[in-house]
Amino acid sequence: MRGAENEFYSKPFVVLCWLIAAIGGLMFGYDIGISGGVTSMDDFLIMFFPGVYAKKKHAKENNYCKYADPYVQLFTSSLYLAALCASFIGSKVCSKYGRKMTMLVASIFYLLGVTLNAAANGLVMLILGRILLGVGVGFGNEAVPLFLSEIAPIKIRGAVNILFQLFVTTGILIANVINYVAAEKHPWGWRLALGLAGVPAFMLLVGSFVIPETPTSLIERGHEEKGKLTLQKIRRTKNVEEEYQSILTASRLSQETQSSFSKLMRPSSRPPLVIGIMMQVFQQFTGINAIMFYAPVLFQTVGFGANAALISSVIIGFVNVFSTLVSIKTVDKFGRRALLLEACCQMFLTQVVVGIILAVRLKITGSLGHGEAIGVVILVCLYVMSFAWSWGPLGWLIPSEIFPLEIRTTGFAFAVSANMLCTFVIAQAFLSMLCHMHAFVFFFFAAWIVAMGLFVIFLLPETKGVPIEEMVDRVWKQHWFWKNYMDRDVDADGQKVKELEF
Ligand SMILES: OC[C@H]1O[C@](O)(CO)[C@@H](O)[C@@H]1O
Repeated sequence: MRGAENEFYSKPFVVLCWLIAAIGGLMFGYDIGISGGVTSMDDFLIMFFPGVYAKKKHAKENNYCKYADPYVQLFTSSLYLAALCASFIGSKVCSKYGRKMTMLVASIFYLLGVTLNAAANGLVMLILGRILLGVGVGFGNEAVPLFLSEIAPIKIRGAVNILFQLFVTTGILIANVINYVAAEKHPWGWRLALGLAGVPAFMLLVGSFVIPETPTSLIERGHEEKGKLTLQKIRRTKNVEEEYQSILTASRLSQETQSSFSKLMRPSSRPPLVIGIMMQVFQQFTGINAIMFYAPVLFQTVGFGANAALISSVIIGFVNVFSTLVSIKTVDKFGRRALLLEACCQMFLTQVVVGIILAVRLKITGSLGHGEAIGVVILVCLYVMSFAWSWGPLGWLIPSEIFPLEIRTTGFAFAVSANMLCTFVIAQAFLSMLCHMHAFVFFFFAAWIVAMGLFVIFLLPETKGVPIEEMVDRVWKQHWFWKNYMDRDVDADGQKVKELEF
């Protein structure tokens, strides 16, 4: 139940607010999961991509190139391009009007996009719908992870933030199941699959009226009293002075006249900026979306029947959701680095073995035997499992907790857009890569995994349990490499910038 002005929120209401915000993740995940299944439905291909349909009918089962069509790829990837641009506008809305308002705007774009998609009668309408959905993703993915990290109690900040990725994976799974059912409904199954995204979009719309604004955003925008009151309500205690003061200090720093972009370009902003961007670039170059977008297509390509391919991607979807739960349980206990490094080992091994099996077997016999096919699905599950408890959620968590308030929304927009850009590149390129590199595409991603392991070992500090407002002193200034950037800020006259004291 919601409390009156000076009462605390009930525990279930606080948790409900986390869940409502995380619906933004569900929308994102649904959009990710739906495109692969829809593009393997014949009715959909006949209507929008007749050329691809003809190629598919005449191609051999293991032809790596049968889906490599730029327009099919554009259907999947246009969403990410739109999201890439929208996240910067989203960051402005987020700092000027708050996280809650940004989520509301996201839900409106989502609803518009879903309507166009489900009603599409031509390629233009279809792509336009995907672009509107992309704008929703840009706004939603900017606001939701920040909302969750700011509203969460420090001790469980990691776990609360990971609700976003948990809902992303749930959205992907629901989309896979719906694709499986909708594929049987001729000729309108694809409309059902695309249109059902309206359900979470509507829930987010209603929910964004229910949740409170984060105390940080309220204080940052000058509503200090209201911010303190909200902090007391969500922490369910009057005793919030310490946290309130640290947000207030951070907010006063952010009131300096320099634009947040100039502040982001200062040397002292470099550590979070580089890490925020690289976490997202690496998350995508694990190759996860090669699996997520194209699992049914990929499995058909290596010789699974259409049904077996869809079922395998549903199995992968379950593994993805349940392994994300592992991360919720462990991230605030074992820390971020341990999860990331373990996953690098597991992902590297599974990618290499899948690559070897496909390279050897498809060359010799042209398709996989029954046992080998099951083996490949198991290996892909092991790969997805480790991604899901590491780079998946931490790609969002770490960027949302490392930026000081004064550059938080702008810095986070760079991280979101890096994710969108790389997702776009992989969505656009993967089928062509598969067509040209064949099974070697798995070795390409394995090489990236080595690079990201080294990055974690040398450049990624542990942020578990550190209050967001204390990252500078407790993390960056203590790190062997990043500390070199912390004392080098100069103002326009070349004078060293002094830290403000309160
Ligand atoms: O669970 C996998 C999904 O998670 C993401 O990396 C987002 O965090 C998506 O790009 C991917 O499809």
